[in-house]
Amino acid sequence: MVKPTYLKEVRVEDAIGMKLGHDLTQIVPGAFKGRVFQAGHVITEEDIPLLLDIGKRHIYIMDTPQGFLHENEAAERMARAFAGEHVYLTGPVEGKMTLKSAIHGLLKVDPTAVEQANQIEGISVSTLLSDRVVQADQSLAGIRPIPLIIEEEKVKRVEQLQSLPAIEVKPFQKKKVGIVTTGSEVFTGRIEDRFGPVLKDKLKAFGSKVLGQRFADDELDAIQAEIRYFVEQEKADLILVTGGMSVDPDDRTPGAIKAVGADIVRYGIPMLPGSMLLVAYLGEIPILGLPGCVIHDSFTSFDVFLPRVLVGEKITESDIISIGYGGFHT
Ligand SMILES: Nc1nc2c(c(=O)[nH]1)N[C@H]1C(S)=C(S)[C@@H](COP(=O)(O)OP(=O)(O)OC[C@H]3O[C@@H](n4cnc5c(N)ncnc54)[C@H](O)[C@@H]3O)O[C@H]1N2
Ligand code: MOO
Repeated sequence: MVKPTYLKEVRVEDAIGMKLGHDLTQIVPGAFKGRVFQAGHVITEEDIPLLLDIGKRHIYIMDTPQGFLHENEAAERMARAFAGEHVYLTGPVEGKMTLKSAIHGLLKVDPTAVEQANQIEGISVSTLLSDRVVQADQSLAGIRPIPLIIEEEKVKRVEQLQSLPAIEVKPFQKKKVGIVTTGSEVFTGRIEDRFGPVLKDKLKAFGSKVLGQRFADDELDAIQAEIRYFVEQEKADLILVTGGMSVDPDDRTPGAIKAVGADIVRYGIPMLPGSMLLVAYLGEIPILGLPGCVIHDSFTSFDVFLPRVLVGEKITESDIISIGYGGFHT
């Protein structure tokens, strides 16, 4: 390995005409944080006051030795290795690359790859949590080496990690959605339906189409008939059944979903709010039973699983079990 004699420290006053070895950052709390000089910049006499203002009495003139990479090149190579579908790169700035989403979609990060990269001393990969909805141009992750130059061998180890690319964004599919609303109080007109508007807004934001909303009294047969209507007549590819999900004798929704022949993945989710949610599949068609809290709380277990269903993932029992840790949102 080459001894790091690659950095030459030069007083800023003596550095006129020399090339900066790395980006230089200024921080003015509350007002500015960012790059004021770019790596490779040739220092002029006019730069000296600003260099002194940001606390630089010396600068590094750099000659990257054999077997090492400059921070910018290392960051770029690692970022390229991590970036999957619908992810684009910005930078390098100050030795860091930022991964951004090209689309509105669902972020998928493989935590194992992130952990394995970070086990290598001098490597820093930090990401958002997986399975969250992200907007176009949202930043997803920052990747950088810690030292100014780093052994190329470490970067190669990152590039060769299994399960790369490890950061991707899945696009939402346009589903045809049927809504079955249960509850005698709504069916008989005693109260106005509040589920329809909430669900239509949420589905619209993901680009899905609501085929219609049909109402059923709290009767097993009536609820089943409306579910079947959407499957058979409307060829729905997602069905949402609202209300009647808890413990009262009039709560018939889980029974009706079972009675149409759907496989119940789980009734009951370790998340609050939304613990009474039900996830089932009738063949390939997902059926979700939505508890009353979905009309009351802006973020429930429905908001966790709906985006996953809309990118075409099949929800498994272990997906459901694993959301308990960190699933307390009330
Ligand atoms: N003793 C227990 N009580 C409750 C439990 C429990 O496990 N044990 N679970 C709680 C949880 S969690 C939820 S969430 C709620 C709601 O459960 P349901 O899905 O059964 O909701 P409903 O009983 O059908 O209705 C509750 C409430 O919401 C109104 N509602 C229902 N649908 C509509 C609609 N389409 N438009 C307007 N308003 C609607 C309904 O009239 C009720 O007031 O149960 C907890 N309790
Ligand atoms: O299904 Mo409930 O949300 O836990 O309030």
